[in-house]
Amino acid sequence: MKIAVLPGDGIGTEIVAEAVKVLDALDLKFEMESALVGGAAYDAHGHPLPESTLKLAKEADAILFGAVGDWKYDKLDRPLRPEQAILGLRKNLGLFANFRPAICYEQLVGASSLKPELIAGLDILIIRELTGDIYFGQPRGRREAPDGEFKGAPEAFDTMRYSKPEIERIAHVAFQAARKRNKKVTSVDKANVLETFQFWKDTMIEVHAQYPDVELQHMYVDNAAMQLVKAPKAFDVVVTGNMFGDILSDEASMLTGSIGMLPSASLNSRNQGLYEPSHGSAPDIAGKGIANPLATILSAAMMLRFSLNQEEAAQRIEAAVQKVLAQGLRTGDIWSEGTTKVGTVEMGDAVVKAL
Ligand SMILES: NC(=O)C1=CN([C@@H]2O[C@H](COP(=O)(O)OP(=O)(O)OC[C@H]3O[C@@H](n4cnc5c(N)ncnc54)[C@H](O)[C@@H]3O)[C@@H](O)[C@H]2O)C=CC1
Ligand SMILES: CC(C)CC(=O)C(=O)O
Ligand SMILES: [Mg+2]
Repeated sequence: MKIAVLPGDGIGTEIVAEAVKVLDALDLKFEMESALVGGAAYDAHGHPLPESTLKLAKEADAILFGAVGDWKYDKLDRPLRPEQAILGLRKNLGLFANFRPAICYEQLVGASSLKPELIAGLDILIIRELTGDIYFGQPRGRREAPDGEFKGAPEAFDTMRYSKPEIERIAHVAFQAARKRNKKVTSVDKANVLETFQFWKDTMIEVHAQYPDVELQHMYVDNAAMQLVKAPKAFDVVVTGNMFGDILSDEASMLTGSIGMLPSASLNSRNQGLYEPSHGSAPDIAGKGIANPLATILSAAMMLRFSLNQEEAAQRIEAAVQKVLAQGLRTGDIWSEGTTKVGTVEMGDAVVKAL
């Protein structure tokens, strides 16, 4: 079994080092090979996703990814920007199903900006479609407005689109995931305005006919954003498109205490997966040794479970994370009065010790 390790930029290198340390401590005899990706790859090779990195990712059984991006690359042509590396990996590997579990650990109930009673015991699963929607739709670009009030003025445009098979396959993933949980799927759309999402909703209803044991609820995305902070425990599985899922999962991360706690798994139809924290490269704290590595460490646990058939090892990592939280250790993002503030490396060391 081979793991491609792609740390990327900013805090990516710091948090992936801790996850690798935890994997090494499990002594599972996996082969791990690292490669540059994102801005680091652009600096070294002139491209954010060099052929050699893509080849390694394709050949690996699983990919452990940090994060890409930095403000200094924001003026590059879009195809050369670091973010194209993660988008390119998702598209090239067909990683259409993104699992973002938002679990509020008992020890972190006080770390959230929400009232404890709203989030205590929270366990919801956001399933985000990851290879379609407006993030990939063509055409896109800049041009002179062809019509309307501002005809002739410079304008920019993107294309939101979903094909029926794309919606069907993510719907099956969501209903099947719900069957293993509390049997409720909330499909988040904007069917009241967007044709793409009326089609999404219609297709969800069609696929749902095959899952009569699962409850299907529909919710507009604006309401979903509100309900997530009003009554988050009313959700079980949330399924939505690429852009809405991107936004709602960052929102849901605060229900867990911090975005530094939200892991993710991005799977293709062969169960090959890319595992990364839901956050980005956090340039504002990069290099300071204060980033929370737990989302990445928990992503490594998801990797062991979903792609490497190592359920027991996955559970060992998850139990170790809970243990360090119970010991009162906290990085700055989840710190609260009466707990002990630690840095990135100390947190990783503590998880290794708690395994
Ligand atoms: N999958 C990826 O590689 C992603 C890359 N990005 C890129 O990351 C860069 C920064 O984007 P932002 O919008 O600032 O989002 P971000 O998620 O990197 O950071 C948002 C805020 O959360 C904090 N934060 C994030 N992760 C943390 C952690 N592990 N521990 C403690 N605090 C943490 C940051 O310090 C910052 O204040 C951009 O270039 C963006 O495009 C953003 C999201 C995902
Ligand atoms: C480059 C972005 C689409 C990455 C992101 O925000 C995410 O995956 O959550
Ligand atoms: Mg995001």
